[in-house]
Amino acid sequence: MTGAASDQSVLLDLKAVSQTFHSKRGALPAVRDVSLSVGRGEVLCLVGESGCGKTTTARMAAGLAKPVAGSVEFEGADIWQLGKRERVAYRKAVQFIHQDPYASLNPIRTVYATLAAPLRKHGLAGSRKDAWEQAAALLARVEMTPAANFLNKYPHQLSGGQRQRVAVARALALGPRLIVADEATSMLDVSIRVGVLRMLSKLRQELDVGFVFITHDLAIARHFGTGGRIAVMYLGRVVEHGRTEDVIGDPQHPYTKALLSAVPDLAPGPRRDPGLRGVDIPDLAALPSGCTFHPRCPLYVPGTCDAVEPELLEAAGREVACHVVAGQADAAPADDTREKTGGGV
Ligand SMILES: Nc1ncnc2c1ncn2[C@@H]1O[C@H](COP(=O)(O)OP(=O)(O)OP(=O)(O)O)[C@@H](O)[C@H]1O
Repeated sequence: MTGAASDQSVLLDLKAVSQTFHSKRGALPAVRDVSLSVGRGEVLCLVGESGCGKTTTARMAAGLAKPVAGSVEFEGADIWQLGKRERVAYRKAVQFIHQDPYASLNPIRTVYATLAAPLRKHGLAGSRKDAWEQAAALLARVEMTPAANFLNKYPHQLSGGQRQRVAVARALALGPRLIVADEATSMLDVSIRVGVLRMLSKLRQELDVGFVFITHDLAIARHFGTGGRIAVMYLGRVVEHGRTEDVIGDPQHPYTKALLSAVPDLAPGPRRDPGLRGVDIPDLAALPSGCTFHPRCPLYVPGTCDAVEPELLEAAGREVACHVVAGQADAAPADDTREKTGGGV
């Protein structure tokens, strides 16, 4: 089953979670009925265009927001039903890394103070000397050596890449079993991004930490998610979910295909027009009927795709939410259904 965390012991289990925000425009169903899991040491990448619900899902996965429906389990326990002591243990076990390290680090705390705070708070460091040595060891983990050069520095004295490494070191301080990283490298320059990604991949292997890794960049998902799984989100739902190699190498959902066609590195050869019928992403406050991708979909079958919302079903060794791919509707000849052609995602 591709929807579950294979044979590894399950760390995180999102069970049919939904999140709805309320705005002047009405209810915004940002995430609907998403079920995903992550095993020990496993990586799950969440990808999709801006606004598809990645961050909202990540925040629920990390216990930062409560779903309006469904449940979030960590190591078999519903995280919103935990007693005080279990909640402290959960907080240590699951760490969140933000997109913007500058905003997430306290500007008036040195690197040492930033790293010592969680160690002290959870009774993991007694003396200052002990805290200093542990902070230095954490910096070594994120390849910031010699540590003495950094421990007394403030965030504004570090580069963007160094700041994100400190944020990662802080996330590691309490020995997490799951890290939820939300666009953790998207604000870094390309050359620095590669180094931070490599460091995160190494940590994942060395420490056996599970990752929920959010990125809008499929090339990054392919790199970081090697050996793991990818879930592609569209308008709050998962539309394709399977092994990274399968989803990137042989995408099935027309939306995944369109996303990939926009990344030259992942779609070698002449650039192919994904044949989308429309370029605009529908408004969450007024979702299209049936499959929410149908107004843009090149495989659109009138009467089916605009009437019934497809479920995530097993197809070609992964899960896909598409009537046509799942064999429940025949694709109409493309020209019959197109209102307009071309356009990327
Ligand atoms: N607190 C909020 N109040 C109202 N709407 C929200 C709130 N948070 C998110 N949304 C809306 O929910 C939808 C999903 O947002 P989310 O941030 O999860 O998407 P995303 O895929 O992470 O996008 P991005 O990459 O741009 O952050 C968007 O339409 C967003 O505007």
